[in-house]
Amino acid sequence: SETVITDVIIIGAGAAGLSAGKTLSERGVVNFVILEATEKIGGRVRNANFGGVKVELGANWIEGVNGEKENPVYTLANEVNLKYSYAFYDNYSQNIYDHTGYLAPEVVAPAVERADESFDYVEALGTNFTNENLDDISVLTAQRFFGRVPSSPVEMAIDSWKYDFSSAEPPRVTSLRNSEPLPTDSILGPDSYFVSDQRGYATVLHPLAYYLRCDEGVCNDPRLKLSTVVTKITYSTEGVTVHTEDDITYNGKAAILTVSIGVLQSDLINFSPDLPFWKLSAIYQFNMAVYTKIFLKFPKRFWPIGPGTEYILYADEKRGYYPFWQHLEQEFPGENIIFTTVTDDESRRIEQMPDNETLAEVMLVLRKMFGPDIPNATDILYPRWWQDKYFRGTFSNWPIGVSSYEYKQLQAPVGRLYFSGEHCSEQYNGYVHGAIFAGNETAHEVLKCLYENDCNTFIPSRLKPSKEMCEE
Ligand SMILES: Cc1cc2nc3c(=O)[nH]c(=O)nc-3n(C[C@H](O)[C@H](O)[C@H](O)COP(=O)(O)OP(=O)(O)OC[C@H]3O[C@@H](n4cnc5c(N)ncnc54)[C@H](O)[C@@H]3O)c2cc1C
Repeated sequence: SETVITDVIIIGAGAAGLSAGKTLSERGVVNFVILEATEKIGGRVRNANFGGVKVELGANWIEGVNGEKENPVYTLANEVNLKYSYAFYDNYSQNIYDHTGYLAPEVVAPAVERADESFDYVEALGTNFTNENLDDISVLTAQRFFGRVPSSPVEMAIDSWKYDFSSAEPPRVTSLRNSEPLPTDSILGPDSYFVSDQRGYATVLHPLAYYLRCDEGVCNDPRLKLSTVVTKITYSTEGVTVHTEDDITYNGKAAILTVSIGVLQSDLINFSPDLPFWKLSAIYQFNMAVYTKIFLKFPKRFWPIGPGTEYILYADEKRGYYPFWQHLEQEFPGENIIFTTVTDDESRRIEQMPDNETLAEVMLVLRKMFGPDIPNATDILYPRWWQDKYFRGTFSNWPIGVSSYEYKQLQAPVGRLYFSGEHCSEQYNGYVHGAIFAGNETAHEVLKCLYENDCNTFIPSRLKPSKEMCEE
């Protein structure tokens, strides 16, 4: 078996790994490799052909725009002239359906009004909890403080639109302190753009990966090793040895591991020595959520079009049953493509079903919404991120119970093995921009360690933070 000697081994060519490589390159470190399990760069930013166009199976929105700090994804998007459109989320109350069909705005108005009050209250309470440094509670607990927990189908649909549609987990699970307000909205900005560029959302990552000399996503730099699966990582304070499925050994002074938290929770990679208990505990406590877009193509359109009609809610007795719908008439006129999004346990259930069974369920829902006479879909496509051993879900969600101290444990290196990826961005976990920020920050830490002898040696003396630590 072959052995390769290098300075830094980056594992994963998603947004975080590519961003880490950029920072190293800018600092003059050129002796590194990027090991990527799949056959292309981009990771969870990936598109596919569907019904005559290309649709995004992973990240789709540039979230957090027009705020006090610029979102790097937005900057990159404009650099490559990415095609995107404003996401008009606020008009949802005009587009709510249930099993009887369309619900007039005046019918849903009381539920919408009450929900808006609740959202404001929950966000204000979250701000208070942070300011007063109170023990974390879930978003659901905050709703109980407000005095009303959504219970009717319409209330539940609005509730899941507000929470599950972005975090992919219900309010019962999600940390109040770390999600209300969400730094992506409060710092980067309240606006979002929906990407429909036919070159793919991943085009934003190309300027990040300039050092790999890519052309339309095909990279010619020998430091990038595609279809290379890391199976074993041996680490110490001296360096890191990485072993791959094709039996090549990479010896580095340091490594940056950017695989998803879902992969870290699985047994895909074997660590030697075993990761310490505090590290495993932090990894196991954080959540990998699942979010599934199901694309459908029809012989003709039967949904309303025009400004403000894009985002549609379906209110079912079962919370989370095909609740979100979005038509793509503006992006792909005349293509008759619509998609529905499910999350969490519904995603896990549907991932295990064959396409035709899912399609049958979806058609029943659509016939309740739009009437029995609509045509059958001619095509269906959805990714199975949770079953994919290189991802094990779609993005991290901050669960109640993980404090800032535990988060530091999640980010902390063990020996010269550094951890990065979207789940390591304390403010922006779960997003493409979070991955970009995290990759950059981790690369800076590695540089400090290798070239300034200033290594982060995180040695927790206990599993619970001390009083001093909390104050700090
Ligand atoms: C369905 C979906 C919708 C999303 N929507 C949005 C959105 O609208 N807006 C937004 O900002 N974000 C969104 N996200 C989140 C965003 O895509 C991610 O946060 C971000 O792309 C993660 O980048 P990363 O580099 O941290 O991880 P990844 O992209 O997962 O990169 C890690 C890489 O490691 C590789 N890998 C795994 N195991 C191994 C191994 N053993 N050996 C070698 N390589 C390995 C993987 O193949 C992968 O390429 C979405 C994600 C999904 C899946």
